[in-house]
Amino acid sequence: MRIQLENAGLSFGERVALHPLSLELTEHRIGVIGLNGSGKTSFARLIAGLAKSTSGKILIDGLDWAEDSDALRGRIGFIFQNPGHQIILPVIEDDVALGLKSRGVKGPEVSRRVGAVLQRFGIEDLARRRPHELSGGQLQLAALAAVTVTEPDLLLFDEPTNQLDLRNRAIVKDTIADLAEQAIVVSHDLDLVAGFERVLVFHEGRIVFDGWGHEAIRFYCELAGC
Ligand SMILES: Nc1ncnc2c1ncn2[C@@H]1O[C@H](COP(=O)(O)OP(=O)(O)OP(=O)(O)O)[C@@H](O)[C@H]1O
Repeated sequence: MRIQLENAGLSFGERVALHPLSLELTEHRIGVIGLNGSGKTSFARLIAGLAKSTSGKILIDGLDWAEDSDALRGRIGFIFQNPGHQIILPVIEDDVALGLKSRGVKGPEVSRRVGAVLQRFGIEDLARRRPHELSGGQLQLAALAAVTVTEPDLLLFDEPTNQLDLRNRAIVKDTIADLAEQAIVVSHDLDLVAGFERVLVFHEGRIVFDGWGHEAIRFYCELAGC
């Protein structure tokens, strides 16, 4: 998808979360890094239509979030920082089915697509489990299944490896690397975005570097002292 920000910014009263910025994103893997409070989540939420820009506009494939939200909503999926909060039904496969049912998909087609997406992420054995019985990594994959089952074109991840151990981090990292969908990944886990085609470094509500993953990390490390 072609994501265009035209002077788009986000403020909460006097507090500026994101200074107005203009840029175009078309890459398959886009990373977003920066210190706490630098505006990363605000940026991701604007693109996903979860927050309304307080200046300028945001166009996705030429459609303006302010005017064409109905057409855009189903095309973009957001995987939240705490996936446990995203899974609302008590059984995983029911939760994954929810998005399909709300779009009018019925009966055997729901079961087929739920089965396929659980298999896609290697969690078919978790179908009847409850969210509180899953590890952080399994929860992340279940949330990803629930979001991708409706086949969005763009996925936004907000700190997908936060609080995961090394093994689960590797699983989530490999899963994101293999996704056919375009993805924007907000992360403090620099290793996760190191190989990305494009990484944006945020600082105090502005993009201060925009380039290849490794270059962006080098820049960020000088800025943040890692
Ligand atoms: N709902 C809100 N009301 C007021 N201020 C907000 C709100 N959401 C975010 N902010 C402020 O906007 C700024 C950017 O926040 P944002 O969550 O985008 O940063 P971030 O880079 O994602 O941070 P973190 O790495 O800690 O998640 C911060 O100063 C934050 O306090």
